[in-house]
Amino acid sequence: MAFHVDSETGRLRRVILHRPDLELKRLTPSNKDALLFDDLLWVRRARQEHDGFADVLRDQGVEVHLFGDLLAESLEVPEARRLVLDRVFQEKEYGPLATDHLRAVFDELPTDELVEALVGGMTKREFLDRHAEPTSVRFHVMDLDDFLLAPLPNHLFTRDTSAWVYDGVSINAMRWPARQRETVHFEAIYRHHPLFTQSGAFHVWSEGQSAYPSTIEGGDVLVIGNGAVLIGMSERTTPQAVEMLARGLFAAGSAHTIVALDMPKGRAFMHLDTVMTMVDGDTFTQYAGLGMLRSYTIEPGSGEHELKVTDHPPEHMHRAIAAALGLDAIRVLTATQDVHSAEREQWDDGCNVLAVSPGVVVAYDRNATTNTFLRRHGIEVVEIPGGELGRGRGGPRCMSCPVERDPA
Ligand SMILES: NC(=[NH2+])NCCC[C@H](N)C(=O)O
Repeated sequence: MAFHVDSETGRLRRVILHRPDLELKRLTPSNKDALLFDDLLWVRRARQEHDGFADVLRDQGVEVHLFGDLLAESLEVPEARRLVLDRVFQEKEYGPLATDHLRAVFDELPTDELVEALVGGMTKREFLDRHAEPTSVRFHVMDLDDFLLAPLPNHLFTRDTSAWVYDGVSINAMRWPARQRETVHFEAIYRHHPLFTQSGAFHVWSEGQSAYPSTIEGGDVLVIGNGAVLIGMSERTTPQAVEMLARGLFAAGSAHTIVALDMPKGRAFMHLDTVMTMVDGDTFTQYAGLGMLRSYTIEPGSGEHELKVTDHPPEHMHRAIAAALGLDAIRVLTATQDVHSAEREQWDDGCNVLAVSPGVVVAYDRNATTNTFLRRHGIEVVEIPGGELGRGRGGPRCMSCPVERDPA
């Protein structure tokens, strides 16, 4: 059976989550900003919250695949191991003197230790505890507690690194260095894990980090249904990546419309799903402070490789989305609250809900005003605690990568 995601709110069947571990313990006041976190997490509590999130999804009938298991099982396949090690251990990163030595050492590691190092990182000291020091300037100049392999704490946000759009997956080129090594792990999984190699064929819309600087992140990609996709052109997702995705989707006949929004470029609005997500087949929850944005409707052009682009002024944003869905109008739910409370709830991922079926969403419990407002409008809100998890600036939608979902 092939993987596909046909909507944002149809019955969610399978999802990839990442149970956080060592990589979160690596966060410190001095490295958190570069690692795209706003605070340090109480890791044990964060893991409990995450286990609770996974259980809520299982209770809703969703099959949960854990990224760490998928990566470990993939790395048992020699081609996958080669793909990852070749990409991680390059001379331009480790220099001509250390690269081969390091690659050989990591290739010898048992798979669980390799996964721990790839995701949780490894310091020079940890390396030297077990292995000989290579004769290398690159290696010698490092302090003992410097990271030989940087940790990847944002693997928690499985939404972003790859994104299923109808009957294919975009393996994304990531915008910031802190997340760029995540991509090859998903390349290894989608190309070599038996779950995916033994499923029916699927398209690959984008081929990984080599597309940089044509970056696109899954938090900006909403598969709104009806052969349409809504994409935020944010700080992270570029117009050229949107055009390339359009070309691929249209050539395969997998979609026929993309609506691209011109987002404000900044951390608070880092991805479209931090300000707007879908809660039902025609209903969105939207942050009050987002306002209306310029949008572009992209459709197949007359020639094979051509695209037709229609510009819309900001006031037509919702109309453009409705048209792509084949509807007269969409319903947009924005809780009534003062601007300061609204800004706080947006920061705490109040808009970042994950639908498990039409009209049923998982949300952080702290965003009481937004959750109550959604309930008053007929949406069932399943709350999860996220006091620790939320410090990474991501909610239930960010922390999940649907790989199988029905139409709405
Ligand atoms: N889909 C999302 N909104 N993801 C949020 C990702 C948060 C993460 N710390 C980052 O900056 O990359």
